[in-house]
Amino acid sequence: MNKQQLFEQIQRKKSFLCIGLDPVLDKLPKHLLKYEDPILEFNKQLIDATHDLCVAYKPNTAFYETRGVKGWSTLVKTWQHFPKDVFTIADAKRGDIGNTSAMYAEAFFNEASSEMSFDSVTVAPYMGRDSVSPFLSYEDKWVILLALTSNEGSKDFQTKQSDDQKLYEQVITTSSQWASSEQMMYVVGATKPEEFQNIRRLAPDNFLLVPGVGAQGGSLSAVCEHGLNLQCGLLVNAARSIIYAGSGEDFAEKAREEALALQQEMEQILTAAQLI
Ligand SMILES: O=C(O)c1cc(=O)[nH]c(=O)n1[C@@H]1O[C@H](COP(=O)(O)O)[C@@H](O)[C@H]1O
Repeated sequence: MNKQQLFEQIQRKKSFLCIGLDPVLDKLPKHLLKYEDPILEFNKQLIDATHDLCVAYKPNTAFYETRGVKGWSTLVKTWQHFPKDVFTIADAKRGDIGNTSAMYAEAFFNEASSEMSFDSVTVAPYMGRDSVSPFLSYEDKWVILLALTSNEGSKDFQTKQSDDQKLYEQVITTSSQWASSEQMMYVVGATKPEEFQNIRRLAPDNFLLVPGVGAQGGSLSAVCEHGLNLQCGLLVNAARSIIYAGSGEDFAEKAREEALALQQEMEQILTAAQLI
């Protein structure tokens, strides 16, 4: 999916919500345990109940890898269940020497090889240009590069100053030369709203993937104050607050209610910004 198609989907659905599919077997509603693949059933029902309210889904691969071969198969089948109009993010935080990154890129982008073809993958910038460029060789596929993450430990390296710039600022400035805003997004945590003005100065046109609303306490309105751009430019992710909104047979309805509340807030924000 290209940038214009993503923006059109945002306008059509009046939403820039990304739902994180991070399922843990122990937290699933008990009635799903009778299914052969309870996590797949959980994901399918969540997707069916929410896909008109969100523009993206982001399964974090850790939640699948932890279950070995079975988990990977659940990830493939979950990908197969995504409606064609949604933007899909493999949250795998990959990046390695070039020939290894090329294998990671195939794993997430090349359906003939891996039975999955996500629109994007999250990538760590630490190993530099040649570790990121293999992901950029696929048309209409995206790299979502970690810039300023939502966690406490982001202070350990990302906000450290060197050569008059914080490390995350250098990540954005340097990587902007590797790909245009048609192929490069940045991860910026919702827990750091005070940094969005600065980030928009460095990356005015890029989409930002913003995790950290909901369970991590980030505020949607604070993110949007400086985060929006002329094509919205934001994909705001929530996982636990939506997928575990209910724990009974009505879990998908409860998830829908939670997603609807966020979508309605987003619609107001998009209207006020005259983007819809
Ligand atoms: O890359 C990410 O998606 C990510 C980056 C970041 O800085 N913080 C962050 O929470 N995430 C991911 O976003 C999701 C957040 O989930 P919830 O806190 O449950 O909404 C998890 O899959 C995290 O791994």
